[in-house]
Amino acid sequence: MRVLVIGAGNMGLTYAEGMAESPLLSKHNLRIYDTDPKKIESLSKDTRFNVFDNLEDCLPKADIVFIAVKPYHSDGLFEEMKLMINDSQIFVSLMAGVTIDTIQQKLNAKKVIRTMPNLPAQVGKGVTSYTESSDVSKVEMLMVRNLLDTTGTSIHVNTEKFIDASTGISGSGPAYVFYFMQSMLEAAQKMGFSDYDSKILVSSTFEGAIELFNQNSISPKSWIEKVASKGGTTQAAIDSMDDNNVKQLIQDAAYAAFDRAVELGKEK
Ligand SMILES: NC(=O)C1=CN([C@@H]2O[C@H](COP(=O)(O)OP(=O)(O)OC[C@H]3O[C@@H](n4cnc5c(N)ncnc54)[C@H](OP(=O)(O)O)[C@@H]3O)[C@@H](O)[C@H]2O)C=CC1
Ligand SMILES: O=C(O)[C@@H]1CCC=N1
Repeated sequence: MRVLVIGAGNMGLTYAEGMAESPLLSKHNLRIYDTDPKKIESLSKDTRFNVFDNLEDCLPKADIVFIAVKPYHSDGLFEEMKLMINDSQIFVSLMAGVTIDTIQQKLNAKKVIRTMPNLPAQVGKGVTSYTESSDVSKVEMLMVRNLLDTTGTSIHVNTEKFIDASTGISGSGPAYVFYFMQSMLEAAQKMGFSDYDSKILVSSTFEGAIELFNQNSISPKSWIEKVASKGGTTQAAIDSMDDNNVKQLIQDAAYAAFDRAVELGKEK
């Protein structure tokens, strides 16, 4: 099984690294291609994969091709790829919004798997949702799932609506968490803590809360009740958030990302 990753950026490189560390592929069978000469130069020193700056040398013989360029680069890329591909190749898109139908038409490809990964894949804690075109067999799905799982965990969804929806929850989601973290860091700094202490206070709080959540089957709502004493400090904070409609605003933000994913698909 020969795998090619197109686009050595945040997601493409992360996936290449995840696959390189798994026993599924040898260096010989893992290729990465990018158009940025600086990336090519720095990656060439990496012993984990074969690096290419030319599609002709790596695309025709690949069995599975991960596409990890920005959605607005996909048209140009598909145009270039079109003449070098064949019907047995499987194309795994990591791109937000770009639909299976668009990929099949513009690339003239049959077997397409559309995914939505997320950035914690960089530390083996990613979650990737995926769905496929009817031409992809069960065995092929399993093969690709094993590759996706080298970066964390994956969930299969039956329709592309859920790929767009997971873009709003898990794909963009790490940024919402970082937004919350940044807000708390700034509050700690305003209160007079040093940058170092602010970071420890905030990161330990996030890590501890996630650990509690993961180790127990209690909802976040119930955990809030365990932290908040009647008439106490936490209740003052939660009341302030409720008064400002923060829960609704977060849900609106997730829907904005979901809607934007759908919109990106229509722009193609
Ligand atoms: N970042 C994230 O958290 C997530 C991203 N995604 C999706 O992953 C995809 C990639 O995003 P991300 O990794 O952040 O983007 P990056 O810009 O970090 O990486 C894309 C890479 O592809 C290169 N590139 C551009 N055009 C071509 C081409 N024609 N052939 C080969 N390489 C090319 C870019 O070079 P150059 O810099 O010179 O343009 C860049 O190195 C996007 O479609 C995004 O929707 C999905 C989920 C999460
Ligand atoms: O912001 C984006 O469009 C991509 C998709 C999900 C995360 N990053």
